[in-house]
Amino acid sequence: MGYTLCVLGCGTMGIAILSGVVDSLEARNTTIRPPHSKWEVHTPGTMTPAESSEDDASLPSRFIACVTRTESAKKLKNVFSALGPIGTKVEVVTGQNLESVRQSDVVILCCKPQQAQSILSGHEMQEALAGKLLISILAGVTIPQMSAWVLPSTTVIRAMPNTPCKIREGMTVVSALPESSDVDLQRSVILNIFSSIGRCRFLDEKHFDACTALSGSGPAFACIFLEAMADGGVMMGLPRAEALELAAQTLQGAARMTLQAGAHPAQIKDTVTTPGGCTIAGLLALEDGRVRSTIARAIQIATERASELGQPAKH
Ligand SMILES: NC(=O)C1=CN([C@@H]2O[C@H](COP(=O)(O)OP(=O)(O)OC[C@H]3O[C@@H](n4cnc5c(N)ncnc54)[C@H](OP(=O)(O)O)[C@@H]3O)[C@@H](O)[C@H]2O)C=CC1
Ligand SMILES: O=C(O)[C@@H]1CCC=N1
Repeated sequence: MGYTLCVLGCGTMGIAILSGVVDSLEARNTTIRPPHSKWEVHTPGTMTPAESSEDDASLPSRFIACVTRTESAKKLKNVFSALGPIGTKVEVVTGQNLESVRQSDVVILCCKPQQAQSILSGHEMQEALAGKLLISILAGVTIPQMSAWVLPSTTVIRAMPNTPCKIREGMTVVSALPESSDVDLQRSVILNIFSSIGRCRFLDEKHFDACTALSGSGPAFACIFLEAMADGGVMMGLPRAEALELAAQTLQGAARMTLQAGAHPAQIKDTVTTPGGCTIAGLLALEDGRVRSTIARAIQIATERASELGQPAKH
């Protein structure tokens, strides 16, 4: 029998994660996957999925999404219902955090960083979370902070996913699991959630601010580049839709050459760059604009900002 998964604060990221998980379970129920399917290749060395979501204790079989506003709840019901039969069963609730956590085995905390303490630290909520797995995706809020707000029997870990989880192309970094008798099941639960919606890897919590900037914020940075490439095409007369398609597929192709074929970015660049040709002309224009240091500094500054989120304001 599967477990009950609660998304506490189901906004942009809660929807992305839950949509991806529900979508993967819908696909699992309707597809007989061949050996070495895309799903397994996608997350090398992580796990082998079980055959049925109903009889695997590491797979969710009931879903609760918590929000505060009725407009949000209405929107969520439409979003999840559109995913199929499993999506229609997602229970969307407003103002029922405590009851929802009581009924759940695993809780993914997806509220704003500054809301975490008030949501977690009430006495009844502490009791409701006792003995459960709490996965926080909050930027900047540390495990020691959250551990102080819950009882010692609650296992607190951090995950840093990104919005492409919604289409199961996410990148999620998960902090190390503390040793316990439940560690194997907890590891399976975590991998089942996050490797079903993209890539997933474990990294020490000390790297989380950098991961927040690089892969958490990364889709926004990548889309600036994507939009700018398309704009260049439009400037040179391409229709907008085709310019965007060319730019997006080109970025995806280059990224997949690195992820799937193991090509180094410099090698890909050199292969494209015909001596005396147009690519080197464009590359020099980029270098004149200090594009590399600008992008790298954006990650540095976003990392520094991530470290401030969820922390008491400095005066
Ligand atoms: N956006 C991103 O790309 C990423 C965000 N993150 C992290 O994810 C977290 C959420 O970000 P994001 O999804 O963008 O934020 P959103 O504002 O979209 O979502 C926050 C959600 O929390 C709900 N909420 C607010 N107060 C409560 C409460 N007291 N009890 C229960 N639910 C509540 C809101 O409900 P309602 O709509 O009803 O107000 C809303 O659904 C942040 O901590 C962020 O650092 C991490 C990785 C990527
Ligand atoms: O901008 C933010 O603070 C969040 C964290 C990573 C992506 N969005």
